[in-house]
Amino acid sequence: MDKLLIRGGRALAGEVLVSGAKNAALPELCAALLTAEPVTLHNVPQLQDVSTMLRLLRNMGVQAERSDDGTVRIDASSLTSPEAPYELVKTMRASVLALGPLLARFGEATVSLPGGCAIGSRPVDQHIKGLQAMGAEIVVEHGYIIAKLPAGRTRLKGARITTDMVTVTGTENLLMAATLAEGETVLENAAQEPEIGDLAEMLIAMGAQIEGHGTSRIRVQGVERLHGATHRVVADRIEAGTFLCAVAAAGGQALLRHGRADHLDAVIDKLREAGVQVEAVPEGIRIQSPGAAQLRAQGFRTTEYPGFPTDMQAQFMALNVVAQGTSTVTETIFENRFMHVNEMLRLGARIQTDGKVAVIEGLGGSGARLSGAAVMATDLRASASLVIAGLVADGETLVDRIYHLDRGYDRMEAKLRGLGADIERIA
Ligand SMILES: CC(=O)N[C@H]1[C@@H](OP(=O)(O)OP(=O)(O)OC[C@H]2O[C@@H](n3ccc(=O)[nH]c3=O)[C@H](O)[C@@H]2O)O[C@H](CO)[C@@H](O)[C@@H]1O
Ligand SMILES: C=C(OP(=O)(O)O)C(=O)O
Repeated sequence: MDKLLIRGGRALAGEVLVSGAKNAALPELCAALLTAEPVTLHNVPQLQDVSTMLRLLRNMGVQAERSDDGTVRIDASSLTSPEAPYELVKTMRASVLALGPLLARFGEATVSLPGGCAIGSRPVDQHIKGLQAMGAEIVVEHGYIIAKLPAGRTRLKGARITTDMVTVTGTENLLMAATLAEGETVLENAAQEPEIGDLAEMLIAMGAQIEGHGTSRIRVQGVERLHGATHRVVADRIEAGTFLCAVAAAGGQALLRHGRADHLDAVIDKLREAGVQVEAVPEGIRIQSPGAAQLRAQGFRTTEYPGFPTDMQAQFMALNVVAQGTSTVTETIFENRFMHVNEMLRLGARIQTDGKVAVIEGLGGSGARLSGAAVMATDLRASASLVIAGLVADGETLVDRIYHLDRGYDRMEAKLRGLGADIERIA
């Protein structure tokens, strides 16, 4: 069942439950490696990436149980091998998040290099550089990062680390490693994404001493050991943002229950400028839209948080394609994140790209419409953008290779059907 069939043209209405964040759950599952005591995570989303991460942990000898209500219990009291093999890492780059915790608690780790992926080359040199500054001896051989503590040392040592660029998983790996290091670690140029704040809160609940998370300087006083804890994964701002763009484009109104508007300022500002009503309410986020043809397309540049997220670029572009006016979208984080463009062209979009810049001539008000066609998903957010385009296209759109979508969206088609979309999963 790896295709989605969408019959476009319906407005959306109703409620959606926003799931826990993929990009918080993945590092938090790895954080459970930092303690010998059991860790319980609630609100873990049902995603392929979460299944892969659980396989990775079990492969190391960790006990991990998942129940249908989104609870995961992890017991990493003993480990058979501190290793993340290529077979698992190649399907999910976030496996590299095992590196810092394994090294910090067990003094050794062998983690496959993630390699490039569809959206860009995505090296992990900053993770390695930071761990080396904390005293780790690291070689890269046969496609593996092989890290260990020098002879005679049992802990990493605190260090002041300034990464060359802002890196999300790099900050997370170094933050987790620093919690068990000897002395103080200062992470300069740290990423400020809400998922880092959520991870830091979980680590603090485990006994870590961390200050400054949510800013670009994080200070960690290392402790000898961490204990078990229970933590609830923060709501997925990218899933919420995707549904905001879907409702904005298709028209209608919805409540995104548990959605965190305060984590989506840059996206919500653009939606409001486009002419969509978006409101933070105690239950989540409310949206009302007259439909894309009545909206004004908005230009943006992707940047680190709190700027416009690269993980929302494709979905907002789908909206710009059907809104009124010409917009310019600049992707500054990943060098190859416009793969949805060629597929959108197959649906009748008017887009020109030049390097990291895309210029979109919106169809709104021109009398032209997207027309449904078979398209191919190429990566996670590209897939979501094609689903949004399909919701507003005339006729049937068939989105193939939706295993990309399943990596990071918790039952997306069921949630869209709950809003009245005509969408089904077919073989
Ligand atoms: C699991 C997870 O949380 N994934 C998110 C994380 O990915 P990820 O953590 O992989 O992305 P980074 O923040 O590390 O990447 C930012 C930029 O830095 C570069 N870089 C990064 C590390 C490094 O050692 N060397 C280097 O050159 C990358 O190639 C990229 O150009 O943040 C991205 C940027 O918000 C999001 O798109 C991903 O959804
Ligand atoms: C790029 C993404 O994820 P990952 O880092 O897991 O590839 C994403 O969530 O859009």
